[in-house]
Amino acid sequence: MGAEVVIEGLTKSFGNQAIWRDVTLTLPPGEVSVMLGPSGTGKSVFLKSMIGLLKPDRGRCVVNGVDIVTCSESKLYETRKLFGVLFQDGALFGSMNLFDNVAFPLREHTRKSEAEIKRIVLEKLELTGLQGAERKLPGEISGGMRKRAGLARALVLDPEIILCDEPDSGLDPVRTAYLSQLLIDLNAQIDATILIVTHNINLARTVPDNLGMLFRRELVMFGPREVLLTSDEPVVAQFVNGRRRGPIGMSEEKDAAQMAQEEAHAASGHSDGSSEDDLRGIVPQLEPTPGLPERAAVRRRKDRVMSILRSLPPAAQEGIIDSLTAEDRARYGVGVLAGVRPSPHPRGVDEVATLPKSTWDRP
Ligand SMILES: Nc1ncnc2c1ncn2[C@@H]1O[C@H](COP(=O)(O)OP(=O)(O)OP(=O)(O)O)[C@@H](O)[C@H]1O
Repeated sequence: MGAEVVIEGLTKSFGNQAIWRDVTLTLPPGEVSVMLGPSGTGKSVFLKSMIGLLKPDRGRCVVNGVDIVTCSESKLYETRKLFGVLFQDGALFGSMNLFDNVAFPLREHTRKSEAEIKRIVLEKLELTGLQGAERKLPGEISGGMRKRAGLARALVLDPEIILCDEPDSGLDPVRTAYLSQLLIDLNAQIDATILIVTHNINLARTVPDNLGMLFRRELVMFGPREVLLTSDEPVVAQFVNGRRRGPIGMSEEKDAAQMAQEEAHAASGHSDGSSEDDLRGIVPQLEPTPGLPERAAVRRRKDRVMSILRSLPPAAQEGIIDSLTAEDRARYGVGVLAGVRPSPHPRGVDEVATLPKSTWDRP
Protein backbone atom coordinates (compact mmCIF):
# COMPACT_ATOMS: atom_id res chain seq x y z
CA MET A 1 0.00 0.00 0.00
CA GLY A 2 1.18 3.53 -0.79
CA ALA A 3 2.44 5.92 1.86
CA GLU A 4 0.33 8.47 3.67
CA VAL A 5 1.29 12.11 3.17
CA VAL A 6 0.46 14.49 6.01
CA ILE A 7 0.65 18.17 5.18
CA GLU A 8 0.25 20.72 7.94
CA GLY A 9 0.22 24.49 7.70
CA LEU A 10 2.26 24.53 4.50
CA THR A 11 2.90 28.09 3.34
CA LYS A 12 4.81 29.29 0.30
CA SER A 13 5.71 32.68 -1.11
CA PHE A 14 8.19 33.99 -3.65
CA GLY A 15 9.55 37.27 -2.27
CA ASN A 16 6.46 39.20 -1.27
CA GLN A 17 4.17 37.18 -3.58
CA ALA A 18 2.17 34.80 -1.37
CA ILE A 19 1.31 31.64 -3.30
CA TRP A 20 -0.73 29.76 -0.69
CA ARG A 21 -0.78 29.64 3.08
CA ASP A 22 -1.67 27.19 5.82
CA VAL A 23 -2.45 24.29 3.55
CA THR A 24 -3.40 21.33 5.73
CA LEU A 25 -4.50 18.01 4.32
CA THR A 26 -3.78 14.30 4.45
CA LEU A 27 -3.44 12.12 1.38
CA PRO A 28 -4.81 8.80 2.61
CA PRO A 29 -2.54 5.85 1.74
CA GLY A 30 -3.30 4.22 -1.57
CA GLU A 31 -6.15 6.59 -2.45
CA VAL A 32 -6.39 8.82 -5.49
CA SER A 33 -6.75 12.55 -4.82
CA VAL A 34 -7.20 15.48 -7.19
CA MET A 35 -6.30 19.10 -6.49
CA LEU A 36 -8.23 21.57 -8.60
CA GLY A 37 -7.55 25.25 -8.94
CA PRO A 38 -7.64 28.04 -11.49
CA SER A 39 -4.45 28.73 -13.44
CA GLY A 40 -1.74 30.36 -11.40
CA THR A 41 -3.05 29.30 -7.98
CA GLY A 42 0.15 27.44 -7.28
CA LYS A 43 -0.75 23.83 -7.99
CA SER A 44 2.59 23.05 -9.59
CA VAL A 45 4.38 24.90 -6.79
CA PHE A 46 2.47 22.69 -4.36
CA LEU A 47 3.69 19.48 -6.03
CA LYS A 48 7.26 20.75 -6.18
CA SER A 49 7.09 21.67 -2.48
CA MET A 50 5.89 18.17 -1.65
CA ILE A 51 9.05 16.63 -3.07
CA GLY A 52 11.42 19.26 -1.77
CA LEU A 53 12.20 20.86 -5.15
CA LEU A 54 10.90 24.11 -3.66
CA LYS A 55 11.23 25.08 -0.02
CA PRO A 56 8.05 26.22 1.72
CA ASP A 57 8.30 29.15 4.15
CA ARG A 58 6.79 27.08 6.94
CA GLY A 59 4.70 24.00 7.65
CA ARG A 60 5.30 20.28 7.38
CA CYS A 61 5.01 17.62 4.73
CA VAL A 62 5.51 14.28 6.41
CA VAL A 63 6.04 10.99 4.57
CA ASN A 64 6.91 7.84 6.50
CA GLY A 65 7.87 9.95 9.50
CA VAL A 66 10.20 12.23 7.50
CA ASP A 67 9.35 15.92 7.21
CA ILE A 68 10.37 16.89 3.68
CA VAL A 69 10.53 20.58 4.66
CA THR A 70 13.11 20.29 7.41
CA CYS A 71 14.93 16.98 6.86
CA SER A 72 18.58 16.67 5.87
CA GLU A 73 19.65 16.48 2.21
CA SER A 74 20.41 12.78 2.54
CA LYS A 75 16.98 12.01 4.07
CA LEU A 76 15.38 14.08 1.32
CA TYR A 77 17.26 12.12 -1.33
CA GLU A 78 16.10 8.83 0.21
CA THR A 79 12.50 9.95 0.69
CA ARG A 80 12.26 11.31 -2.84
CA LYS A 81 12.71 7.78 -4.10
CA LEU A 82 9.24 7.04 -2.73
CA PHE A 83 7.79 9.52 -5.24
CA GLY A 84 7.16 9.08 -8.93
CA VAL A 85 6.42 12.36 -10.68
CA LEU A 86 4.69 12.92 -14.00
CA PHE A 87 5.63 16.46 -15.00
CA GLN A 88 3.28 18.58 -17.09
CA ASP A 89 5.11 18.09 -20.40
CA GLY A 90 6.29 14.56 -19.63
CA ALA A 91 9.80 16.06 -19.18
CA LEU A 92 11.35 13.50 -21.51
CA PHE A 93 14.86 13.88 -22.89
CA GLY A 94 14.35 14.72 -26.56
CA SER A 95 17.48 12.96 -27.78
CA MET A 96 16.78 9.65 -26.00
CA ASN A 97 14.35 7.03 -27.21
CA LEU A 98 11.51 5.94 -24.93
CA PHE A 99 13.43 2.94 -23.64
CA ASP A 100 16.37 5.07 -22.50
CA ASN A 101 14.08 7.77 -21.10
CA VAL A 102 12.23 5.24 -18.99
CA ALA A 103 15.45 3.47 -18.02
CA PHE A 104 17.06 6.74 -16.91
CA PRO A 105 16.05 6.71 -13.19
CA LEU A 106 17.10 3.06 -12.90
CA ARG A 107 20.54 3.79 -14.37
CA GLU A 108 20.89 6.91 -12.20
CA HIS A 109 19.62 5.63 -8.88
CA THR A 110 20.15 1.87 -8.82
CA ARG A 111 22.88 -0.65 -9.53
CA LYS A 112 20.61 -2.96 -11.45
CA SER A 113 22.02 -4.94 -14.38
CA GLU A 114 21.04 -3.97 -17.93
CA ALA A 115 19.05 -7.23 -18.17
CA GLU A 116 17.05 -6.31 -15.06
CA ILE A 117 16.61 -2.73 -16.32
CA LYS A 118 15.28 -4.08 -19.61
CA ARG A 119 12.77 -6.28 -17.80
CA ILE A 120 11.49 -3.37 -15.68
CA VAL A 121 11.36 -0.86 -18.55
CA LEU A 122 9.43 -3.23 -20.82
CA GLU A 123 7.04 -4.03 -17.96
CA LYS A 124 6.31 -0.32 -17.33
CA LEU A 125 5.98 0.42 -21.05
CA GLU A 126 3.44 -2.38 -21.28
CA LEU A 127 1.59 -1.11 -18.19
CA THR A 128 1.19 2.26 -19.90
CA GLY A 129 0.24 0.80 -23.28
CA LEU A 130 3.53 1.64 -25.01
CA GLN A 131 4.81 -1.80 -25.90
CA GLY A 132 6.51 -1.71 -29.26
CA ALA A 133 7.27 2.03 -29.06
CA GLU A 134 10.50 1.75 -27.09
CA ARG A 135 12.76 2.80 -29.98
CA LYS A 136 10.77 5.96 -30.81
CA LEU A 137 12.06 9.41 -29.94
CA PRO A 138 9.73 11.75 -27.95
CA GLY A 139 9.47 14.00 -31.04
CA GLU A 140 8.08 11.12 -33.09
CA ILE A 141 5.09 10.31 -30.88
CA SER A 142 1.82 12.04 -29.94
CA GLY A 143 1.29 14.14 -26.80
CA GLY A 144 -0.76 11.36 -25.24
CA MET A 145 2.02 8.84 -25.79
CA ARG A 146 4.54 11.28 -24.32
CA LYS A 147 2.37 11.57 -21.20
CA ARG A 148 2.22 7.81 -20.92
CA ALA A 149 5.98 7.56 -21.39
CA GLY A 150 6.40 10.14 -18.61
CA LEU A 151 4.14 8.00 -16.46
CA ALA A 152 6.11 4.85 -17.30
CA ARG A 153 9.28 6.64 -16.22
CA ALA A 154 7.59 7.80 -13.00
CA LEU A 155 6.83 4.15 -12.22
CA VAL A 156 10.22 2.47 -12.66
CA LEU A 157 11.39 2.92 -9.09
CA ASP A 158 8.11 1.41 -7.80
CA PRO A 159 6.92 4.62 -6.13
CA GLU A 160 4.60 4.61 -3.17
CA ILE A 161 3.33 8.06 -4.09
CA ILE A 162 2.66 9.28 -7.64
CA LEU A 163 2.29 12.99 -8.35
CA CYS A 164 0.81 14.00 -11.70
CA ASP A 165 0.99 17.61 -12.84
CA GLU A 166 -1.88 18.23 -15.26
CA PRO A 167 -1.74 14.82 -16.95
CA ASP A 168 -4.51 16.00 -19.31
CA SER A 169 -2.81 19.17 -20.56
CA GLY A 170 -2.60 19.19 -24.33
CA LEU A 171 -4.74 16.07 -24.65
CA ASP A 172 -8.13 15.84 -26.35
CA PRO A 173 -11.12 14.68 -24.24
CA VAL A 174 -10.90 11.12 -25.53
CA ARG A 175 -7.19 10.75 -24.74
CA THR A 176 -7.85 12.36 -21.36
CA ALA A 177 -10.53 9.72 -20.71
CA TYR A 178 -8.03 6.97 -21.59
CA LEU A 179 -5.43 8.52 -19.31
CA SER A 180 -7.98 8.76 -16.49
CA GLN A 181 -8.71 5.06 -16.90
CA LEU A 182 -4.98 4.31 -16.94
CA LEU A 183 -4.50 6.10 -13.61
CA ILE A 184 -7.33 4.11 -12.01
CA ASP A 185 -5.99 0.85 -13.49
CA LEU A 186 -2.56 1.70 -12.17
CA ASN A 187 -3.93 2.37 -8.71
CA ALA A 188 -5.69 -1.00 -8.80
CA GLN A 189 -2.46 -2.74 -9.76
CA ILE A 190 0.06 -1.06 -7.46
CA ASP A 191 -2.10 0.54 -4.72
CA ALA A 192 0.05 3.69 -4.75
CA THR A 193 -1.08 6.98 -3.25
CA ILE A 194 -1.82 9.29 -6.18
CA LEU A 195 -2.20 13.07 -6.30
CA ILE A 196 -3.22 14.69 -9.56
CA VAL A 197 -3.34 18.44 -10.08
CA THR A 198 -5.54 19.54 -12.94
CA HIS A 199 -8.23 21.91 -14.12
CA ASN A 200 -10.02 19.13 -15.96
CA ILE A 201 -13.49 18.84 -14.49
CA ASN A 202 -14.31 15.53 -16.11
CA LEU A 203 -11.21 13.95 -14.63
CA ALA A 204 -11.97 15.53 -11.25
CA ARG A 205 -15.54 14.22 -11.26
CA THR A 206 -14.75 10.65 -12.25
CA VAL A 207 -11.27 9.69 -11.05
CA PRO A 208 -10.48 10.63 -7.44
CA ASP A 209 -11.47 9.39 -4.04
CA ASN A 210 -10.69 12.83 -2.61
CA LEU A 211 -11.01 16.26 -4.11
CA GLY A 212 -9.57 19.59 -3.10
CA MET A 213 -9.35 23.07 -4.48
CA LEU A 214 -6.84 25.88 -4.17
CA PHE A 215 -8.07 29.43 -4.66
CA ARG A 216 -7.10 32.86 -3.41
CA ARG A 217 -3.96 31.64 -1.75
CA GLU A 218 -5.67 29.04 0.36
CA LEU A 219 -7.05 25.56 0.33
CA VAL A 220 -10.78 26.11 -0.12
CA MET A 221 -11.52 22.50 0.78
CA PHE A 222 -10.09 19.01 0.71
CA GLY A 223 -11.92 15.82 1.56
CA PRO A 224 -14.00 12.97 0.14
CA ARG A 225 -14.99 13.68 -3.48
CA GLU A 226 -18.67 13.91 -2.55
CA VAL A 227 -18.02 17.07 -0.50
CA LEU A 228 -16.67 19.19 -3.33
CA LEU A 229 -19.00 17.69 -5.93
CA THR A 230 -22.07 18.73 -3.93
CA SER A 231 -20.65 21.99 -2.59
CA ASP A 232 -22.57 25.26 -2.76
CA GLU A 233 -19.41 27.35 -2.42
CA PRO A 234 -19.63 29.90 -5.26
CA VAL A 235 -16.04 29.36 -6.35
CA VAL A 236 -16.61 25.61 -6.63
CA ALA A 237 -19.89 26.02 -8.50
CA GLN A 238 -18.24 28.46 -10.93
CA PHE A 239 -15.17 26.32 -11.49
CA VAL A 240 -16.99 23.00 -11.91
CA ASN A 241 -19.37 24.59 -14.42
CA GLY A 242 -16.69 26.61 -16.21
CA ARG A 243 -18.69 29.85 -15.91
CA ARG A 244 -17.49 33.42 -16.09
CA ARG A 245 -19.98 34.49 -13.43
CA GLY A 246 -18.53 33.97 -9.98
CA PRO A 247 -15.57 34.96 -7.84
CA ILE A 248 -12.88 33.69 -10.26
CA GLY A 249 -11.77 36.24 -12.83
CA MET A 250 -9.30 36.32 -15.68
CA SER A 251 -6.45 37.18 -13.33
CA GLU A 252 -7.63 34.87 -10.57
CA GLU A 253 -10.07 36.92 -8.52
CA LYS A 254 -12.58 39.67 -9.24
CA ASP A 255 -13.53 42.79 -7.43
CA ALA A 256 -17.09 43.41 -6.24
CA ALA A 257 -17.79 45.95 -9.02
CA GLN A 258 -16.98 43.47 -11.77
CA MET A 259 -19.06 40.77 -10.12
CA ALA A 260 -22.02 43.16 -9.83
CA GLN A 261 -21.66 44.16 -13.48
CA GLU A 262 -21.66 40.54 -14.61
CA GLU A 263 -24.71 39.80 -12.48
CA ALA A 264 -26.49 42.76 -14.09
CA HIS A 265 -25.56 41.51 -17.57
CA ALA A 266 -26.89 38.05 -16.71
CA ALA A 267 -30.09 39.54 -15.28
CA SER A 268 -30.65 41.42 -18.54
CA GLY A 269 -30.45 38.12 -20.45
CA HIS A 270 -26.84 38.23 -21.67
CA SER A 271 -25.50 34.70 -21.91
CA ASP A 272 -21.96 34.08 -20.66
CA GLY A 273 -21.69 31.11 -22.98
CA SER A 274 -21.90 28.42 -20.34
CA SER A 275 -24.51 25.70 -20.17
CA GLU A 276 -27.51 26.20 -17.90
CA ASP A 277 -27.06 22.64 -16.68
CA ASP A 278 -25.33 22.43 -13.33
CA LEU A 279 -22.44 19.98 -13.59
CA ARG A 280 -22.17 19.63 -9.85
CA GLY A 281 -23.40 16.39 -8.32
CA ILE A 282 -21.92 12.97 -7.78
CA VAL A 283 -21.29 10.85 -10.85
CA PRO A 284 -20.05 7.25 -10.67
CA GLN A 285 -16.32 6.90 -10.09
CA LEU A 286 -14.24 5.07 -12.68
CA GLU A 287 -13.60 1.42 -11.91
CA PRO A 288 -10.59 -0.64 -13.01
CA THR A 289 -10.82 -2.24 -16.43
CA PRO A 290 -12.53 -5.65 -16.15
CA GLY A 291 -9.96 -8.36 -15.54
CA LEU A 292 -7.78 -6.18 -13.32
CA PRO A 293 -7.81 -6.52 -9.54
CA GLU A 294 -10.24 -4.41 -7.55
CA ARG A 295 -8.80 -1.25 -6.03
CA ALA A 296 -7.84 -2.08 -2.46
CA ALA A 297 -8.32 1.61 -1.65
CA VAL A 298 -12.06 1.39 -2.23
CA ARG A 299 -12.82 -0.65 0.89
CA ARG A 300 -10.35 1.30 3.04
CA ARG A 301 -11.85 4.56 1.84
CA LYS A 302 -15.40 3.44 2.52
CA ASP A 303 -14.47 2.53 6.08
CA ARG A 304 -12.70 5.85 6.49
CA VAL A 305 -15.46 7.97 4.98
CA MET A 306 -18.19 6.18 6.92
CA SER A 307 -16.27 6.87 10.10
CA ILE A 308 -16.40 10.62 9.47
CA LEU A 309 -19.77 10.66 7.73
CA ARG A 310 -21.54 12.75 10.31
CA SER A 311 -18.92 15.47 10.11
CA LEU A 312 -19.58 15.99 6.38
CA PRO A 313 -22.11 18.41 4.89
CA PRO A 314 -25.63 16.93 4.49
CA ALA A 315 -25.54 16.79 0.65
CA ALA A 316 -22.26 14.85 0.74
CA GLN A 317 -23.66 12.47 3.39
CA GLU A 318 -26.68 11.83 1.21
CA GLY A 319 -24.55 11.15 -1.86
CA ILE A 320 -22.32 8.75 0.05
CA ILE A 321 -25.28 6.85 1.48
CA ASP A 322 -26.93 6.66 -1.95
CA SER A 323 -23.78 5.11 -3.39
CA LEU A 324 -23.67 2.27 -0.85
CA THR A 325 -24.44 -1.23 -2.04
CA ALA A 326 -26.77 -3.54 -0.08
CA GLU A 327 -23.68 -5.26 1.28
CA ASP A 328 -22.20 -1.91 2.39
CA ARG A 329 -25.46 -1.01 4.08
CA ALA A 330 -25.37 -4.19 6.07
CA ARG A 331 -21.69 -3.64 6.95
CA TYR A 332 -22.21 -0.09 8.19
CA GLY A 333 -25.64 -0.63 9.71
CA VAL A 334 -27.34 1.80 7.34
CA GLY A 335 -31.14 1.46 7.35
CA VAL A 336 -32.85 0.73 4.06
CA LEU A 337 -35.75 3.05 4.89
CA ALA A 338 -35.53 6.55 3.49
CA GLY A 339 -34.33 9.04 6.01
CA VAL A 340 -32.68 6.49 8.26
CA ARG A 341 -29.17 7.65 8.97
CA PRO A 342 -26.28 5.32 9.70
CA SER A 343 -24.67 5.24 13.08
CA PRO A 344 -20.96 5.01 12.34
CA HIS A 345 -18.40 5.88 14.91
CA PRO A 346 -17.43 9.44 14.14
CA ARG A 347 -13.83 10.41 14.60
CA GLY A 348 -12.42 13.89 14.71
CA VAL A 349 -12.72 15.39 11.27
CA ASP A 350 -9.16 16.68 11.44
CA GLU A 351 -7.97 13.13 11.30
CA VAL A 352 -8.60 12.78 7.61
CA ALA A 353 -10.19 15.78 6.01
CA THR A 354 -10.08 19.50 5.98
CA LEU A 355 -13.52 20.83 5.28
CA PRO A 356 -14.62 24.23 4.00
CA LYS A 357 -13.24 26.86 6.29
CA SER A 358 -12.60 29.85 4.14
CA THR A 359 -14.34 33.16 4.51
CA TRP A 360 -13.89 34.37 0.96
CA ASP A 361 -17.60 34.15 0.10
CA ARG A 362 -18.69 36.19 3.07
CA PRO A 363 -18.76 39.97 3.11
N1 LIG B 1 10.46 29.41 -9.16
C1 LIG B 1 9.58 30.41 -9.10
N2 LIG B 1 9.97 31.64 -8.77
C2 LIG B 1 9.08 32.66 -8.67
N3 LIG B 1 7.75 32.53 -8.91
C3 LIG B 1 7.30 31.31 -9.24
C4 LIG B 1 8.18 30.18 -9.37
N4 LIG B 1 7.45 29.09 -9.71
C5 LIG B 1 6.16 29.53 -9.81
N5 LIG B 1 6.06 30.85 -9.53
C6 LIG B 1 4.83 31.63 -9.50
O1 LIG B 1 3.90 30.96 -8.65
C7 LIG B 1 2.56 31.13 -9.13
C8 LIG B 1 1.89 29.80 -9.22
O2 LIG B 1 2.46 29.04 -10.29
P1 LIG B 1 2.05 27.54 -10.61
O3 LIG B 1 2.76 27.16 -11.86
O4 LIG B 1 2.25 26.68 -9.42
O5 LIG B 1 0.49 27.68 -10.88
P2 LIG B 1 -0.52 26.56 -11.36
O6 LIG B 1 -1.70 26.60 -10.45
O7 LIG B 1 0.18 25.24 -11.49
O8 LIG B 1 -0.93 27.14 -12.79
P3 LIG B 1 -1.36 26.40 -14.15
O9 LIG B 1 -2.66 25.71 -13.85
O10 LIG B 1 -1.54 27.53 -15.11
O11 LIG B 1 -0.24 25.45 -14.52
C9 LIG B 1 2.70 31.86 -10.48
O12 LIG B 1 2.42 33.23 -10.25
C10 LIG B 1 4.15 31.68 -10.86
O13 LIG B 1 4.62 32.75 -11.62
